[in-house]
Amino acid sequence: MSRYVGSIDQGTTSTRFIIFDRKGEIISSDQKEHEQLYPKPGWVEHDPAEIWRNTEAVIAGALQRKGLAAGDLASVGITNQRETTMLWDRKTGKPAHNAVVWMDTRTDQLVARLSEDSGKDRLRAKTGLPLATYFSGLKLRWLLDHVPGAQKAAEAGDLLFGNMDSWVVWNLTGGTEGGLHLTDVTNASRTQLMDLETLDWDRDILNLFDIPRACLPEIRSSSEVYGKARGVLADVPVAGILGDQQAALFGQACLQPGEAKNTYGTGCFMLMNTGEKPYQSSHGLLTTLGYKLGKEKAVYALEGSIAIAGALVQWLRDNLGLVRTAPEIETLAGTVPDNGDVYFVPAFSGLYAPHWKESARGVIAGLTRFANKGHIARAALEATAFQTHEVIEAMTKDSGVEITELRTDGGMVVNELLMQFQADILNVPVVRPRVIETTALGAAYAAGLATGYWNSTRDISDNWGVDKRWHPAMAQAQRAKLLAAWTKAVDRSLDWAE
Ligand SMILES: Nc1ncnc2c1ncn2[C@@H]1O[C@H](COP(=O)(O)OP(=O)(O)O)[C@@H](O)[C@H]1O
Ligand SMILES: O=P(O)(O)OC[C@H](O)CO
Repeated sequence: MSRYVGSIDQGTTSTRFIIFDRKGEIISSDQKEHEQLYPKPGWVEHDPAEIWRNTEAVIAGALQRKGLAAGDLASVGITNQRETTMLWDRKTGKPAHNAVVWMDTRTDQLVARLSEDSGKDRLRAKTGLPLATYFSGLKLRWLLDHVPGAQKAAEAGDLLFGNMDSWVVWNLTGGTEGGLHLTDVTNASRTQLMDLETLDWDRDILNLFDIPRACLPEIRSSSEVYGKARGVLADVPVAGILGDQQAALFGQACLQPGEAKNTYGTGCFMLMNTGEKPYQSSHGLLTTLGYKLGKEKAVYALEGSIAIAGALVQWLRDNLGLVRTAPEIETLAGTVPDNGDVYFVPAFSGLYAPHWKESARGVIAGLTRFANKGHIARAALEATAFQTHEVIEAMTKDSGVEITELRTDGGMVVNELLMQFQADILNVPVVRPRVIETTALGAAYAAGLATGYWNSTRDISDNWGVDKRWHPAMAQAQRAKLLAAWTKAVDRSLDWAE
């Protein structure tokens, strides 16, 4: 029997391949960053060909590192940055355009037009999502409008639409030579084209957006054998697909209603398992698919999405040169004892949950001659914690569940200063699990459950363990003062763009 399970984690910043054992421990991994392209203010693109090259390279790299071969893997799972949208040519395998990344705001006029008569929530009941630049349906509309001949080719099924999961699976299973064109329910739920209850593309919304069904992938469960890989993973069953935030929910063993996790990556995403019924938010959260294991009933989640978290650290590094590496932000922030009354609202793509304001833009508020780069670094880290506080407040109002401890993961959770501040501002303990690559682990679990490598979700709960816990240590008056100032800063960011 094969000894391990592999997981492809195609994130916003980088692509990883991670190999896990039965205990959920990492045996080997490899990672490659890809280029972020900013053609215009508000636009963010990725080169899909580069992403597929990186995917192949990291698979080979992780196998080589431990002298492993495809035959050592029982199955492979895929997890991905969600909503990032692409179209490619079925016959040549060439992308018709760069991928339009989830945080891109180019569809803001489409959003405004569609919201004009019936408001932003007109599709909420069916899709769980407000009209926003975030989701892939309107990004696909934009591509069909702007790539010459795309609408006709999509109608003929010659151009294929996909989020990154579909692109990776299609290439992994043979590409132009019989590659599978499919997606899973979690990714499909982020297109704003799928009905949350029927788990099928919705005819009325396809008509409203004028999207041809012929270009859409088949929607499958998150855990089943879809087919076999070719190339470097030849013959390994491809058996799990989950959007990255849902994969983290699964990998963090949030398997019971009321259990939640918060993932701190490029953006920051809190998801709470709400069980087998979609639960509509009235406080600015999203209703989304959590996971669906084979023929079992779908499990739903409430989500608070924050567009800019680690991306702000990247921005300070790449656009301002304030630090040379992301971890240096902690050292710089540690040169000052507090934020010096500086607040940084990173509304680079507008504000997502719970505000959903396309027209917000980034502001640094509270500057005086006293402020230095340490304060800016600190304000940048604190921004993620303040935004998480807003999301948790909304989550509690919606679900009635008081979070008593926050499970965290993602690239930023190595940052101790952030984790302590997060515990302080939430006034609940913050927990980091032993394996922080829970996104990749979640997709590995989905793939391993489908092929009998793991027996049941009990194995997931048994494997979960704590690495570190941060306890709140801030006085209530101080917390209240900081939160009030943050709210004022958020107000300053609103309605900036026309
Ligand atoms: N020590 C650190 N402190 C703060 N942010 C960090 C640190 N290390 C990495 N990051 C941020 O974490 C993000 C990468 O996290 P990751 O989970 O790999 O992201 P993704 O899945 O979105 O590609 C980057 O935006 C980076 O700026
Ligand atoms: O790549 P991440 O971890 O920032 O996740 C991106 C999200 O899936 C966007 O919805």
